[in-house]
Amino acid sequence: MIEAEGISKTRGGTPALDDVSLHVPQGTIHGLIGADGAGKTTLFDILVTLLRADKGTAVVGGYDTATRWREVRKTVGYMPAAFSLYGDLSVRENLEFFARIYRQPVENIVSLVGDIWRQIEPFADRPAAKLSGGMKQKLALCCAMIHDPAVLMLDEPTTGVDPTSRSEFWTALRGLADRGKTVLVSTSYMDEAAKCDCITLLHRGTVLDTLAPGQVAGHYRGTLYEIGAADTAHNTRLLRLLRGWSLSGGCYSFGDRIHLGMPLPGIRTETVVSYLRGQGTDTSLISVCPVRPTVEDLFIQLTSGAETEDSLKADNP
Ligand SMILES: Nc1ncnc2c1ncn2[C@@H]1O[C@H](COP(=O)(O)OP(=O)(O)OP(=O)(O)O)[C@@H](O)[C@H]1O
Repeated sequence: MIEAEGISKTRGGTPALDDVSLHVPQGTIHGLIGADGAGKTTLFDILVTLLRADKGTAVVGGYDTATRWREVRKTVGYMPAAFSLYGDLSVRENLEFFARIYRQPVENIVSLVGDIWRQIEPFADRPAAKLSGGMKQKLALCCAMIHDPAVLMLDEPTTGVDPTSRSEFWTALRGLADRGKTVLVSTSYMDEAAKCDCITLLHRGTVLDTLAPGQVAGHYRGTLYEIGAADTAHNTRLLRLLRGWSLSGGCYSFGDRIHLGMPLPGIRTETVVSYLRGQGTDTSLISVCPVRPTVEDLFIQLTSGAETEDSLKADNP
């Protein structure tokens, strides 16, 4: 349903996208995962025909974005990252406005996204600007769906939205995909990556990896260890010691724990414990165990280091 092949785009003199390819089958949710500036918005803008790629081709809903942009625009519902509704119009007036633009009956919304609409209906007469963040995004989703598009593109739709509303929003997306809609959604929340059928990890305009969330462990190089200290005040010292270890493939805070990547094969828990003991750590006060890597761990490994960890909005345990 979405086929992008070798897309490159330079913006402001720097490559915003470099040879990006993407294949999203109908009825699936595909996540674009990346920190700020990764190129997510640029890719959306190309796929919805707001921007032209310098190189590469993109076909959305069977239409080439370069030559069949009118058809692409009818096929796609786009929810941009910036709030795109009219703040001084009420919820109902916003919906009526978008329905008129697309020459659709506003009642469409009940059959298309009835679950979401029922959540915002009690606020139908409230100006959109006075809605909570979550409600604004639900209204934006309704407006993007009013013309019953086959493809839905959502640029960071849940940024700044509370966890309950985020979860409701994702339930609605899954419902749409189950009814055959194709969803491309960007997020920098690592926990949301797990809700996608497939994810593309994007970093500084290049694709690091494309995989199903269940394949993360298989794509992770080596073993990931989680280290917990009885007193988390020791974490800073542990991080310093582990960062200075030549065998370490990178370590970083993960909630109140430390994650340590060991890319070499054959490293055992005892090797890590012995190293820390040799550095003067009372190892009876810490726990070390291998754990399953998350999308965030894979992302950090692929970008090799801690440079991205601050900018990713992880929902750490
Ligand atoms: N209008 C523009 N003019 C010049 N450079 C731009 C413009 N828009 C984006 N860029 C640059 O293109 C690169 C990709 O930006 P883009 O907005 O696509 O990333 P993003 O992943 O969506 O990040 P964010 O969530 O911060 O918008 C960045 O280096 C950004 O500075």
